[in-house]
Amino acid sequence: MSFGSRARAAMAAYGPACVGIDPHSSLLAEWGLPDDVEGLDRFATICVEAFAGKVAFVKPQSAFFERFGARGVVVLERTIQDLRHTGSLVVLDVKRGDIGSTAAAYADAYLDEDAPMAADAITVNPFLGFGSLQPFFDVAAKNDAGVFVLALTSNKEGPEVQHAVNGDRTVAGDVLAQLAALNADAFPMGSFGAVVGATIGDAAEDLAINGPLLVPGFGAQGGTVDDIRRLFGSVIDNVIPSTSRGVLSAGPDVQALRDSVARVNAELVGS
Ligand SMILES: O=c1ccn([C@@H]2O[C@H](COP(=O)(O)O)[C@@H](O)[C@H]2O)c(=O)[nH]1
Repeated sequence: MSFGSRARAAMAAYGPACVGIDPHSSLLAEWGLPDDVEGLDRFATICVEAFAGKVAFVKPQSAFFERFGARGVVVLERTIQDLRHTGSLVVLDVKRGDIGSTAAAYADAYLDEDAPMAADAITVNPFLGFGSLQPFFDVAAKNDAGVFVLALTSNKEGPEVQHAVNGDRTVAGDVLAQLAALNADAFPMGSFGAVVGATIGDAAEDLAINGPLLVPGFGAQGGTVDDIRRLFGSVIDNVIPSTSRGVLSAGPDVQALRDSVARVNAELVGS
């Protein structure tokens, strides 16, 4: 089944929320864990216990594992494997992008089902040109995986690039239009999504890409349910609000983490 179909089913089963696994050093300290690879390993194990098969999407942030070097990447690989095929879909936040031939290698690393670090979907960066992402779309399509392309990011610096005008569209508008074209005939929705922050103020872009919209910036960065309702209007059914610190600060108790996600989903569905 395509990633778009699996995402739609997971959202119906668990609610739309995505929980990020971001083992910040400050969170390791709050959880009473050392800021080393053993602490990372324990943090990730608790997250798997709390979220696997309980939420629609789990989004490990690769950077927080990479900072511990090869041993951190081993923990990331195991975390992905432990989360896969539990009902929760794994969105690996790695924001990759490169010239086509190298992009193909990244795509094989993260989207080929037989690769050790295969995820259900990854985030990618279109800064080398949307066409350079084609290997990600090809490998994803072959493996029923998904790709989320940065379009309107949640950080305050994003607009200097994303709002720049290129021909008759902004850079972000062009990314969104190209995603809409890729997803044109898909049902119930396509597998190629956009990252659109909950903190962007006004979208002023057509977000109807017939694909999933991954929405970080919700929670710790200040984005609210009201922001999501205002920004996404008629495409709200495709929105996957993503929060990391907003939920993780409830840890390390497994039930408290689950209760925290349940509150997020209840708030979102109530909207
Ligand atoms: O535009 C973007 C794209 C990705 N992110 C990532 O999401 C989480 C946000 O964590 P919070 O603790 O909920 O703030 C983090 O991994 C970012 O790298 C984003 O924030 N904005």
